[in-house]
Amino acid sequence: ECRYDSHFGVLVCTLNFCVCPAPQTVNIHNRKDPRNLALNNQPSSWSFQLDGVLHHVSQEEVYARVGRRAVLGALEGYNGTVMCFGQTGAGKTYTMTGSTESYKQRGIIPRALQEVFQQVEKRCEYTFSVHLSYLEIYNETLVDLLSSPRGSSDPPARGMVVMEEPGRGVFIRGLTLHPVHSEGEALNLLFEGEMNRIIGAHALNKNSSRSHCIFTVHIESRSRTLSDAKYVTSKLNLVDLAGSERLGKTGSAGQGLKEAMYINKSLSFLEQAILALADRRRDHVPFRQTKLTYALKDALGGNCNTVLVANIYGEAAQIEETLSTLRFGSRMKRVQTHPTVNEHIDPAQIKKLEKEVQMLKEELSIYHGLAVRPSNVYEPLSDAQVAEIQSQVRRYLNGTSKEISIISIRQLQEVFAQFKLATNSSVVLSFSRQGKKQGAGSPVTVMPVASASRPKQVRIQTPEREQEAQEPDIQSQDTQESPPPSKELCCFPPSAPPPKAEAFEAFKVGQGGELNHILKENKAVLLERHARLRQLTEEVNTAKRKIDRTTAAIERYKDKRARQGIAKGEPVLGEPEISLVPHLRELKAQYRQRYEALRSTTAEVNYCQHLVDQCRVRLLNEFESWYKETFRVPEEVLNVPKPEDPVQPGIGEDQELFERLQCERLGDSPRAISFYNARQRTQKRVGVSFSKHSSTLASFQCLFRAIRRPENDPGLPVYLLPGRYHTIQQNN
Ligand SMILES: Nc1ncnc2c1ncn2[C@@H]1O[C@H](COP(=O)(O)OP(=O)(O)OP(=O)(O)O)[C@@H](O)[C@H]1O
Repeated sequence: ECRYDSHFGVLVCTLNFCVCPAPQTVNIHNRKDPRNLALNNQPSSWSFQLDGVLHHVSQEEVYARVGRRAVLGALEGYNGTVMCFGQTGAGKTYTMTGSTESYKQRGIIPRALQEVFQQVEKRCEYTFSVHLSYLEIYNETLVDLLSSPRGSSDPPARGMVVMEEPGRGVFIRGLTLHPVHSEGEALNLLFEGEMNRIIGAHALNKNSSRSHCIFTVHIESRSRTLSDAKYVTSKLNLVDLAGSERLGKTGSAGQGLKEAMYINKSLSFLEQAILALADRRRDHVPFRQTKLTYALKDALGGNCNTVLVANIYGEAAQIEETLSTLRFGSRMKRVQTHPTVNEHIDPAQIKKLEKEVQMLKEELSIYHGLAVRPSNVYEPLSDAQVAEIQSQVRRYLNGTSKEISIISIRQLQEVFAQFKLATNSSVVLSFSRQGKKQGAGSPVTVMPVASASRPKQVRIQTPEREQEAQEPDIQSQDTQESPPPSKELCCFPPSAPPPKAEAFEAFKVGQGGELNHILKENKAVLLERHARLRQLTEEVNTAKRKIDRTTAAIERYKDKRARQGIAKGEPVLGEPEISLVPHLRELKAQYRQRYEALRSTTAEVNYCQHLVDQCRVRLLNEFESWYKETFRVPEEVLNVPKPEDPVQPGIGEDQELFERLQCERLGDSPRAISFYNARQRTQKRVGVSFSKHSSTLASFQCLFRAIRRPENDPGLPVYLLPGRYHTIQQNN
């Protein structure tokens, strides 16, 4: 069980700290310059008490001390927020996302996703639905990092608004929520969002986040055992704030300067809101001054477990910023939050349950009515009754009767038994009609036992036992209770069942025919989409090469003109360049259009692959049950077909083999597979390796370098370009 403090947890995360601090205290001592003899009454020592100091600790420990409680709370219905705050370059993104290059150095978000899905697997008494969203606040604009189609030149969807509703709290209208069912899917989305983040370089950090980012895991859980009218929801916000920066130190200019001003302004509003929250006498908290504080309103002063990580530098040169971060942390510790479980009642479910109760009451009253005829209802069925049920089932199956009258559970069980026998006998008959040899050459026949009293037992006999089978079943005539079917009679000896490969072939044309047909159709569609994908890839690459050639031609003209010198009054672009510009525009439009088609075909391929996989697994599972049922093979001789069995049909075995090898390679840490798979998929899409933000401009540049290879070098096909086309155009 989780217990939550109602005040903020504030931990400090140190980077380059040289003095080892006490477990919960950060002591800072500023050595006075002995050469400066002027009288200086400024304090030179400070001490800050926080909830913990994370100094020289692994990412795993950071997650355990900062993130785990919030994640476990979220699974129980408490909102949770983990937020990194601090000076630019102090390690906020490293703490929150970590390195995408190394599984060991992954940060709080990937670890939280892993924990969520591990817990979902463990807590089988609940059903969970998990959705993800990724919000960026850039220069006071809300951006959905997971909504803009990749490769589209359109700016991401705008018009999102921070809203507040009673009972729902604060939410972002227009922000897309993506359902996820596994850690792998969630990591794919995380990496995709990371690729869309805006970053820039300055003196203190070459990959500086220029925006605030809120990655949210929305969880809904319902009990499987208790009433499903009640359910709990929670939001887990994982916040990577942009770093505060002194413009003098970072040397930001132009766009970077504008971004820094927005960042500093929103962080100062955040501090104001915290000051107001920490002061009990204040009854107004200015949450709405900026989108950041409004979006985090619940996390800051409402229904939420919140942990702040204050990231600090340990260098003397950064002492002012370090002090300011620690002061902010100390203030934050005084803020009270009120975490409660977000429990909801589903009115539609209540109606449904009321209906169910009504039906059950009616059913019960029927049982009460029937209870006055006890001998008929509760005694084992007589032969005559069994024969009557058998005949009713037969009439029902051949269509001469539309209903079977049932007045007791025993009758109901007998009806089901009759159906089962009817189904089994037809399946086995159809199988043996195909003339397949069974086991060690003994033909299998299916014989209904010639017993008046228990004609329902279908027995599968070897020839030696045929005679015996035709004799009346004396024992069953004598007793009312049906004896358990003798093992010898109704099971094959372990060696007798037909080989699975043969049985599977028969199953595919018989019982599993429809499913097999669907599988074949799905595979055909998949192959067709693969072919289209290859063609589109070729077209996209051709379009890109043409763009590169035209751009290069324009550049050459420009250079030439620059070398010749432009006379005053002469236009900057010459005639040839002017004619090439609309051509280039047209090529880019073509490129985008092909690219869009490529993107949607990729999605279709993934989807079709998923269908094929699902279908294949279903076919094998159904075959397995059918085989077990039909031949009554004892469990110990069952040789369950594995995905790697030769009967496994399908496409993409190479990929599966590759993934298996990868599993083996990662044997010591099997959970790493989802992480590397998601990374591999994202890398595959962009065609390059990516570091920290995955989406850094460096990645774009690498990508473009990959695209701009010489024409005679076939290279790798370029499948996808990341998020913001305008960024790409800048580089172009
Ligand atoms: N604990 C750490 N161990 C190793 N490297 C670290 C650690 N913390 C940060 N770094 C490295 O320091 C650099 C800056 O870190 P990071 O980008 O996370 O800072 P930030 O606070 O997010 O900066 P900004 O606010 O500018 O985005 C990165 O190269 C990162 O990998």
